Amino acid sequence: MTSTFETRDADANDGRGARRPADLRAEALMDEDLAGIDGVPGRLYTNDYDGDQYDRSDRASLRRVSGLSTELEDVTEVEYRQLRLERVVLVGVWTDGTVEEAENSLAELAALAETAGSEVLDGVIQRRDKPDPATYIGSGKAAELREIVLSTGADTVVCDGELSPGQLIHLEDVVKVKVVDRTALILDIFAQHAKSREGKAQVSLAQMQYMLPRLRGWGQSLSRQMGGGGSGSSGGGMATRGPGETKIETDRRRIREKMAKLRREIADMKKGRDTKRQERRRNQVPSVAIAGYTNAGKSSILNRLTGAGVLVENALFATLDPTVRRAETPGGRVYTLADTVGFVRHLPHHLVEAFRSTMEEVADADLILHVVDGAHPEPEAQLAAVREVIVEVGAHNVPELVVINKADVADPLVLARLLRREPHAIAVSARSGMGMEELLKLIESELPRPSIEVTALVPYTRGDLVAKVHRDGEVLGEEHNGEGTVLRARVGAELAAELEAFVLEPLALAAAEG
Ligand SMILES: Nc1nc2c(ncn2[C@@H]2O[C@H](COP(=O)(O)OP(=O)(O)OP(=O)(O)O)[C@@H](O)[C@H]2O)c(=O)[nH]1
Ligand SMILES: [Mg+2]
Repeated sequence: MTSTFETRDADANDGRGARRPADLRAEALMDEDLAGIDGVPGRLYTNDYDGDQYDRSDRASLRRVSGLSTELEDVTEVEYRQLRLERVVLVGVWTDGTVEEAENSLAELAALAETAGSEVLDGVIQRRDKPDPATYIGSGKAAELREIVLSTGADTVVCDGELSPGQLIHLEDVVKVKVVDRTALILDIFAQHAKSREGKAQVSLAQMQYMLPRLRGWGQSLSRQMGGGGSGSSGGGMATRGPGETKIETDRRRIREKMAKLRREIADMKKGRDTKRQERRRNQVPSVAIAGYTNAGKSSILNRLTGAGVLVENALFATLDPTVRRAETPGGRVYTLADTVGFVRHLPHHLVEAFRSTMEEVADADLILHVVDGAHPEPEAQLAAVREVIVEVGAHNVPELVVINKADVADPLVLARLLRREPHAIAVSARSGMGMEELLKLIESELPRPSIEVTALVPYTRGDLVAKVHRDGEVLGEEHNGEGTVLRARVGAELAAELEAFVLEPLALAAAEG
């Protein structure tokens, strides 16, 4: 019946055709080979692989085991562990913008579904002014969707948006397989990938928040097919009374309790991280945060710059936990480099909330490296989507350096266009190493300079202090005389205090230099 769907534009009953996006498999996201990185001189690190391979296979082999989590053990009705996305059909409502934009959005949904471990069988979009309040797509289209589900043998329909609980139920009633939305899909991926205690807690909290109003819906709609119907007057009238009621109330209460507990735990973990960050601040170590759309190559760039074994995967949201690494400028200044969660359009609001703490690394940074995939069909849209989140987490005052990645495979015309539009940008390739040295230099020039300029004669017995000035400050001049090392440097307040005893007065300075 799929063919009916493809050729329906002209005779569609409501005059709005549905189209099948050309490339659902998001080929651009699919190239499997990991980088064979060329040698790059200087302070760049050159490993043969650009991520933690063991970690990667480990994770891949674990991801399909569901239903074993102890996180949610008292809310067994909860859908997340049953969200077995296997063979899916995608459906999107195209309300504004060009057809290419609508198709890209569905291609991204396909990439998300595949990242979650599903096989994408088919995908359709419908042109509408706005989603149907009852069934998301129009009811006629929903019936056609049922045909596609039957002919492809799909077991799940994924909608490209966030649906109301009522829409999910009504659409399920028509297509007779499980219906999930983009938000649930992203939450599912986050749940599969979160690794640290904090990351897991944040994802659980976001899932519960999403689930709470939908408890009644999903759990029941598939099993109530014979009984249902009668009470569903319209517009969210899901008054299914009966023996289930108490169970749902109990579940709701348990979920609320669990959420309160998670919030407390997250707050505690955040305290620990805040302390660490304050320590770095106190030591005046400048911080750089890498932000950007998911799959842009943030972790690859972090690995290039620091040699850190951070998971790089050709999947969306490979990185969920903040990773902070130590890095060094060509001139020897030390700074921290933080990897962050990838952004995506329509990032579920619960998740922005949940990952606010990760984003604090961004808001607190001295510099944001905003990585964008130069080979993506819509890099400008990605830049805009990420900037929206940057503003939302209060990081709009942090200087931003746009790093256009994947220059090895990007269209040179697109690169030129981006470089023209973004005055503060550089094109690089984490894979080939191209532009990396220039990037290091740019980072160095962007780092805040320590504020106090001192000249000190440090005795040879205090080599540790000289090393510290090299590491944490900015050395402007260095000479050795009979008594020790004469250092001219810019340093932070703390280091200035340590150097106090050795600071040369102007007169002594003239003598030492003369
Ligand atoms: N051709 C090419 N591929 C790259 C380059 N940089 C990264 N990639 C690939 O792009 C994919 C994503 O890279 P990651 O570094 O995991 O991207 P990320 O931004 O950290 O992604 P998330 O953590 O999932 O948000 C991987 O398959 C990389 O091998 C590059 O410069 N050129
Ligand atoms: Mg990453």
